Amino acid sequence: MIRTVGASKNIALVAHDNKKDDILQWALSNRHILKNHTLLATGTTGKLLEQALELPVRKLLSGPLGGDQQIGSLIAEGKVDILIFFWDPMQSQPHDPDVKALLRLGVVWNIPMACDTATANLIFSSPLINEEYTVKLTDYEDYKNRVIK
Ligand SMILES: O=C(CO)COP(=O)(O)O
Repeated sequence: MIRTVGASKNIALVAHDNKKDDILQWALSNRHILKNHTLLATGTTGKLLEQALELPVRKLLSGPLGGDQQIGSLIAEGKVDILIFFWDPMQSQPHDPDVKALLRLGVVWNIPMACDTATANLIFSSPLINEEYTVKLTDYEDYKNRVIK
C-alpha cells in the first residue's frame, strides 16, 4: 500500500519528563520548519511546546493517561507523518507498555521516527520535509492473506 504524504505534514511530538528540555530546545531551533506543519503532542509536552513556540499544538491526553495510545491510534489511521519521541532510556515509566506500543506502531506504519536530536535533525534537514512524497506502508493485503483467515 502506498500513501501520499503532503508537503504540510502531521508531526507528533512526545517527550518524557527528563527529555522535555531537550525537545523544547530542539523545537525552538526548528520553529521555522515546524510552523509549516500541523503539530500534535501528548498533553504536557504539547502544553510546553505551545507556550515556547507560540504555535498551535493539538494536545492529546498526557502520556501515562493514554496520550501515547492516542498517537498510536492516529498513526494506524494514517494521520501522523513524522514522530519525534524523545523517550527516556534512564528512567522506567509506569506506562512502559504504551511507550513500546507507540514505538512499535511507528515501525509498523513506516513513519519517520526520531528518538534523539541527532535523528530529528537529520529528518528535518531532508529536502522532503516541506515536499510531497509517497511512502510504502506495510503490505497488509499480504499480511491479511497469510494471517487473517
Ligand atoms: O509520557 C509521555 C510519553 O510516554 C509524555 O506525556 P506528557 O507529554 O503528557 O508528559
